[in-house]
Amino acid sequence: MQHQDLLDPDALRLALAELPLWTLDTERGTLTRRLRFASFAEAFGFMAEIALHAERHDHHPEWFNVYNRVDVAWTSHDVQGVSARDVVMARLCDAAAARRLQTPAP
Ligand SMILES: C[C@H](O)[C@H](O)[C@H]1CNC2=NC(N)=NC(=O)C2=N1
Repeated sequence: MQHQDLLDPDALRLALAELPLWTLDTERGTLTRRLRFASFAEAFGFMAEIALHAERHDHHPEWFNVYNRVDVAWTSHDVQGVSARDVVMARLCDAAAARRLQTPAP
């Protein structure tokens, strides 16, 4: 299986089990997570860090930010769904978020 291929149902199940803070949006074909940070500065710092990862991996987030909240969605446009690349990026998000001050998820 190529890195950019659509994950098959079993691979997707395994990936989701390993990413408990992420949900599969079947309509959008995305892995999504809602984050809430301690401040706008923390949220924007997270986004800046992920932006650099996105450039390095040539894989970019769909996201929405208001103040301390960041909704992140990962999808692979060429296969119109979730690939291993999205799982890699979700893991990087988890690591970056874990290093930053957060408030409990809404
Ligand atoms: C041409 C370029 O490689 C593509 O447009 C890349 C860029 N960033 C991307 N980001 C995401 N999330 N999915 C993609 O399929 C994608 N494709």
